[in-house]
Amino acid sequence: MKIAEIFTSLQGEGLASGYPTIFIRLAGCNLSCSYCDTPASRQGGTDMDVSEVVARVLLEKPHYVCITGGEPLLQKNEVTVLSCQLMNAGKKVSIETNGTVPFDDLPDGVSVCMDVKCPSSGESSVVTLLPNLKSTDSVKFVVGTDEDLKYAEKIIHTHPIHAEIFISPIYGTDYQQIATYILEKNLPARMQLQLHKFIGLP
Ligand SMILES: C[S@@+](CC[C@H](N)C(=O)[O-])C[C@H]1O[C@@H](n2cnc3c(N)ncnc32)[C@H](O)[C@@H]1O
Ligand SMILES: Nc1nc2[nH]cc(C(=O)O)c2c(=O)[nH]1
Ligand code: SF4
Ligand SMILES: [Mg+2]
Repeated sequence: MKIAEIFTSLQGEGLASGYPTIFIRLAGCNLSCSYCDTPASRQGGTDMDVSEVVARVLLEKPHYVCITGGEPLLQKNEVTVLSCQLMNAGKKVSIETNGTVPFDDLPDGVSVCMDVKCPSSGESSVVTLLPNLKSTDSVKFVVGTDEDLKYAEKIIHTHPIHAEIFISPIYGTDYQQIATYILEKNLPARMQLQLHKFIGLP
């Protein structure tokens, strides 16, 4: 596996936000989002066997593990084996993915958080993957402009989504304006902020 970093922090996003979590950040990405806060992980990385990653993770205490990147599903075969071994060891595994790689063949116990890339990212996700999300999964719209909000609203209202919906401001954008939009439109979505960035955690 190409690994960018393995670290422990509080989960800053999504369904397990606030919980101590072990992060496995895989290296390599197929997109180049305008706002990406981890551009260094889009290439390079250190070669590690799955068994080495498991051994490293099991040195840490948290129950939650978040496999992220870069785009982790570019290494889907290894991620599948890794997830199974971590779940067998009693860990709760989630995956952050950019919505360009099918995830319906991942092990059942894994909680998928699928990004839907909005216009200001300069990228796009495969929105036809949305119906494959389960109730234990989540979808995240990272927004920074009115166009992004309008896009998120359109996708939410035109695609069957069985998962929790998060609207996440690009860090440093106008949180009040985004909150006002969600309220005015009464979107069936939870606004989140990247908790770790406000605390100063990785
Ligand atoms: C770094 S990405 C890695 C996983 C996957 N490549 C993806 O984009 O979903 C993890 C999450 O951070 C979000 N993110 C990246 N840069 C951000 C920023 N500047 N502000 C808010 N969220 C950001 C992404 O949209 C994604 O939800
Ligand atoms: N604390 C913390 N929580 C996170 N949740 C998702 C992250 C990511 O980069 O995928 C992330 C991250 O980078 N740090
Ligand atoms: S898909 Fe994720 S890792 Fe890749 S550029 Fe976009 S935010 Fe960054
Ligand atoms: Mg991050």
